[in-house]
Amino acid sequence: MTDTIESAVSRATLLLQSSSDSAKLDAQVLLLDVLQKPRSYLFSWPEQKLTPHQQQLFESYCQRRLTGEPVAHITGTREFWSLPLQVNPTTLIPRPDTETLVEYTLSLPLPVAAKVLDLGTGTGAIALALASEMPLWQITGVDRVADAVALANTNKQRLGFINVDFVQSDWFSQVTAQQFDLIVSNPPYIEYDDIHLNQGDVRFEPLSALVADDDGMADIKYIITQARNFLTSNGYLVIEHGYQQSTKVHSFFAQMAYTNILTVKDLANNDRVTLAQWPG
Ligand SMILES: C[S@@+](CC[C@H](N)C(=O)[O-])C[C@H]1O[C@@H](n2cnc3c(N)ncnc32)[C@H](O)[C@@H]1O
Repeated sequence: MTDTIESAVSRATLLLQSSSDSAKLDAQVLLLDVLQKPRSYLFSWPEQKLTPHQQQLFESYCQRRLTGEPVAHITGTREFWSLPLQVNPTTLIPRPDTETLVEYTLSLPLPVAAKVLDLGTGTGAIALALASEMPLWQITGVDRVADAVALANTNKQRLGFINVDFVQSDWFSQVTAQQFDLIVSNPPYIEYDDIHLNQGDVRFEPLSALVADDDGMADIKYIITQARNFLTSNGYLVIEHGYQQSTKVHSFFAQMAYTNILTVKDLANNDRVTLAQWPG
């Protein structure tokens, strides 16, 4: 006997409640991945029976979720800026918070054919979101992790964007162009001893994507310092950071002689992104 769609979701929700605070949503997303159907299918066909194969696959997905494995790692996908991105354990699962950076960046007065650099591109989330909105921008995304660069390239190819390139690079080390109108980054910014590293999805993400020395500020400071050599006159540097880091990021931008420094809040009203212009 196999479950119906409705009973499968109900049973899995009960099972996952002990390990997830989004048990019902997790169950629905996992089942949709098994069924390979859009979300509306769950509500249109609640009485449809799972095949034995679907039942077995769904149960194995739920067991993995019970151990805390992120839903995005189980399904291998996560939506960002309405783009379906492939994800894997080599880099960060794109977060909704990062859409704040994308949204604000798109409101900046930049050239029609702006040259753009995304530092620490991971899945390519930011670079690909910008590419989807600005087909004339020339975007380069870099990451130190070769597997992340391969993943970003896979996402680029699946989405069919031609105005983005991905390069393996330790921050600026392999960046050949000198002049960017815009540099964006969501770098690692968590402190090594942050208790949140032992909770939720981050337990399954690589430390190389998450943590930085100097109370989480080391990479941010390096990028702010070096970006001065790569920005056009009045070019923008836009950085995502922790909600308690805006004062430190703001004062480091000022120390490095940037102008028009501004912090932007995310949807939860937390300081999330700070940007500034390099006067050149
Ligand atoms: C917080 S994740 C952000 C990923 C993606 N941009 C996003 O917003 O979802 C940080 C990324 O920076 C990369 N990274 C860490 N150190 C780096 C370095 N020295 N040079 C280049 N990339 C680096 C990590 O591999 C990781 O993919």
